[in-house]
Amino acid sequence: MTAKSETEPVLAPTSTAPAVRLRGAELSYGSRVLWSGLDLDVAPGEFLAVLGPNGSGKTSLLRVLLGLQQLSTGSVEIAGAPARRGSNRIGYIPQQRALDATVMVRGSDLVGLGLDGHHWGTGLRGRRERQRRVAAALRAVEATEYARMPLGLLSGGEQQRLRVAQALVSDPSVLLCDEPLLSLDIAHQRKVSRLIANQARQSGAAVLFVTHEINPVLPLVDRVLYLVDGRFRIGPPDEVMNSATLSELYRTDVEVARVGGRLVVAGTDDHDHHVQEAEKA
Ligand SMILES: Nc1ncnc2c1ncn2[C@@H]1O[C@H](COP(=O)(O)OP(=O)(O)OP(=O)(O)O)[C@@H](O)[C@H]1O
Repeated sequence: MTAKSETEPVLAPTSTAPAVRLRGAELSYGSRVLWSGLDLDVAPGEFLAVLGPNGSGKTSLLRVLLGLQQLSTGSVEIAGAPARRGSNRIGYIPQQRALDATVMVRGSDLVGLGLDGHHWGTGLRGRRERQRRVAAALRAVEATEYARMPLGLLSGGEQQRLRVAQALVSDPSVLLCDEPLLSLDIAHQRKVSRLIANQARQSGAAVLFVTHEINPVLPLVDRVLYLVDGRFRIGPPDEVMNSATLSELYRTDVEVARVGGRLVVAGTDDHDHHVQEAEKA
């Protein structure tokens, strides 16, 4: 052993690592390439919006980070270690699927599942800590009132708030959100957006936020990853969400305008509804 190595501090492998790192990443299903050559670092505290039309591979990207889907080529790391299933550093709000009315699991039990893999010791102390965290997460999404009811009897928006609580309960360092605002009313969209932003700004989580509608989170977004047909762009919203860049990505004329602080995108099937919304306003 050299004198240098004896005096150097031993750094944890995660201390300088980005929260998420992809290098030369490609994902293909058979001959279909969803994306390739993807190099991406997401820093702790960063809020990355992931956009693109249906089928462009947004959910598949989250599945890669969750260790549920293998890359075809390249590497993926979470806080300096290879992505793996069941990592308790990751909170995940999955794309919403309506639950059958026969699902009898209670909301509070669903939220508690977000703590699986976390150990605060066995016995009373560990159980109390678990209960305290679940109760705080339920309060944060205003779900305490119905947390003891079977999930199948709750409305879509109520179920969604419980999924958000489940993702946040473990204070994750990476938060993966797949269209988390769907089926929430405007007031709860704002509250949930704020909770997710707090996880980034206050707890230093890296947030990857898949969405078809950037406007509700536009003030929170640091960078955008925009996927179209195997092509992609990464950068601050103004660098990506402009007519030239989106026209190049979609290979057709796309108009992007700022209207009263909102982005209005026209010329893609994916975005034409934004124009209708702006016309209604
Ligand atoms: N295991 C799989 N085997 C083969 N094809 C798959 C598999 N998983 C996903 N796909 C295909 O990959 C494409 C990308 O799917 P993905 O769900 O990632 O898209 P997305 O961008 O999230 O779309 P959306 O906006 O509709 O949610 C889709 O065409 C899908 O059918």
